[in-house]
Amino acid sequence: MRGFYIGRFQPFHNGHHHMVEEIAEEVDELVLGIGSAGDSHTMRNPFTAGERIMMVSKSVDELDLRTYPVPIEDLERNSVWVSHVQSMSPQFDVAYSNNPLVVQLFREAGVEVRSSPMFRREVLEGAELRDRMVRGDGWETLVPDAVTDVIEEIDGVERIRRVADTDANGDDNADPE
Ligand SMILES: Nc1ncnc2c1ncn2[C@@H]1O[C@H](COP(=O)(O)OP(=O)(O)OP(=O)(O)O)[C@@H](O)[C@H]1O
Ligand SMILES: NC(=O)c1ccc[n+]([C@@H]2O[C@H](COP(=O)(O)O)[C@@H](O)[C@H]2O)c1
Repeated sequence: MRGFYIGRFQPFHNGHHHMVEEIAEEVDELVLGIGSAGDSHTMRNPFTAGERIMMVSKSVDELDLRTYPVPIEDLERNSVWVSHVQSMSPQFDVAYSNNPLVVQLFREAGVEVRSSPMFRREVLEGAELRDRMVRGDGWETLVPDAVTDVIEEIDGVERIRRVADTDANGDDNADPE
């Protein structure tokens, strides 16, 4: 059986990793949708699709699970989003998501969806991690080691601080949360 799990993964954190570990107990293969793939260099979406593919691929490498990362760009129209996803992805039998809109769109399209309880959500949330990076508060223990390595390689903390400044100055390119 093949599953599908999409997120923006800005960055990929231990909550996402925990969810992939749980999914791995139910499927043989997993498509990892890299959502909002066209977005980068904003406070909400600092990392490119390619950088997020590195984070995800290196993090799940240790698991006994074949994975396929697939970038998925956003569309103006929610009503055709599931078809768009299916057009970009290997075929899958079940979608995994805790995002209410994603769950609704898949169910309306007749795709089986499974959700799971949030794991340590008080700290394992992308927005919280990005804020910690800007403030210089400890974030490294909240992501897989592979993600720390990728963020260091791409100088990701400096990137987030710069785009946080841009957002704060009301620049046109800003994408406020
Ligand atoms: N701590 C967590 N435990 C379980 N599932 C999670 C957790 N955090 C996110 N998810 C789920 O993973 C998927 C992808 O989430 P997403 O990439 O938006 O992360 P996020 O932490 O919610 O980020 P952001 O704060 O940037 O929106 C969604 O279905 C989301 O509900
Ligand atoms: N109309 C659309 O393009 C559409 C609809 C639903 C979800 N999505 C995307 O799917 C991803 C869902 O991931 P999150 O659960 O991380 O929000 C996001 O990248 C979101 O933008 C896009």
